[in-house]
Amino acid sequence: MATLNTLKFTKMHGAGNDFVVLDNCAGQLDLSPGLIKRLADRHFGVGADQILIVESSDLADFKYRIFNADGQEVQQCGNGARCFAQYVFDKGLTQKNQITVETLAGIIQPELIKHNWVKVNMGPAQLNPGKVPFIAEGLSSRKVGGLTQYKLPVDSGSDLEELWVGVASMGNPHVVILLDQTASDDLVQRLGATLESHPRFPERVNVGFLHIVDRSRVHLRVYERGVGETLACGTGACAAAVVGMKMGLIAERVDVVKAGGTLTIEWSGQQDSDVFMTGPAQTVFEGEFYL
Ligand SMILES: N[C@@H](CCC[C@H](N)C(=O)O)C(=O)O
Repeated sequence: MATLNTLKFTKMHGAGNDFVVLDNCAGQLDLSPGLIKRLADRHFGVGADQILIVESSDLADFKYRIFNADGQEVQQCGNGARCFAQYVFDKGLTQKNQITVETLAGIIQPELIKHNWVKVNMGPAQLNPGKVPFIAEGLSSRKVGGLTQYKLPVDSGSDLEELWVGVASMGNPHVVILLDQTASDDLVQRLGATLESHPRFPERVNVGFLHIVDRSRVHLRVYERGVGETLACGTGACAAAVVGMKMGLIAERVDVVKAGGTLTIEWSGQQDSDVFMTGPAQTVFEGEFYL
């Protein structure tokens, strides 16, 4: 009788942003985009926003690879970084509470504060449009506090709108739209899908809809590149907080409330200073996937 090939996985989530985590420290997994998409599929697979891969590193304690549900490898994932740290600790792959992790966007440093609660030094934010990357040439711009906003023409079906946007990179690209109320489902779907593939963002973009409640509390919805709207986006929370802080509208420590939970973001406001994100990291179940 033929034996079935299986792949051991752990299902985790950080504030409802959910992941399939795979251990590839032995380097034997064949991570084709097809397999990634099958794992992420919510009907025919396990179901996840991202697939996270644990690998060994020459530069840091571990290497962390991230794939969106559409199969594309990306540079950074904040909620995933907290789950990554909880995973390597739970699996006994490290005894350390604080680890260094190599990503495509550089080294990040997650720290287990207590069980299922992780703080991550995400490194600095980049506000230079070229670094996002965002093609700003020829667009009108204005200064709000210390932030440059750009007037972006957006063709979402029947209407041509012009939106003032902020852009930031947390290693991955983000655009942030400031609203005077929490974004509606219609707005997130309509503008999210259009902006994700806007020609001014050559690597596509994660789209954040930010509503500032007060200086220490904001609401955020994020339409993620390669996924669609998720219940939370860690790098989206960092990018939105940095944009709000740069505009002078929020404090150096802010609670970012999303549909799936709350993340605390801290940033001194100094250029090149690191952004810190704290929040939950939860294991849901483990299993074997039939290849
Ligand atoms: N969920 C993430 C971000 C994952 C990557 C993103 N969709 C991208 O394409 O850059 C987070 O918590 O940061």
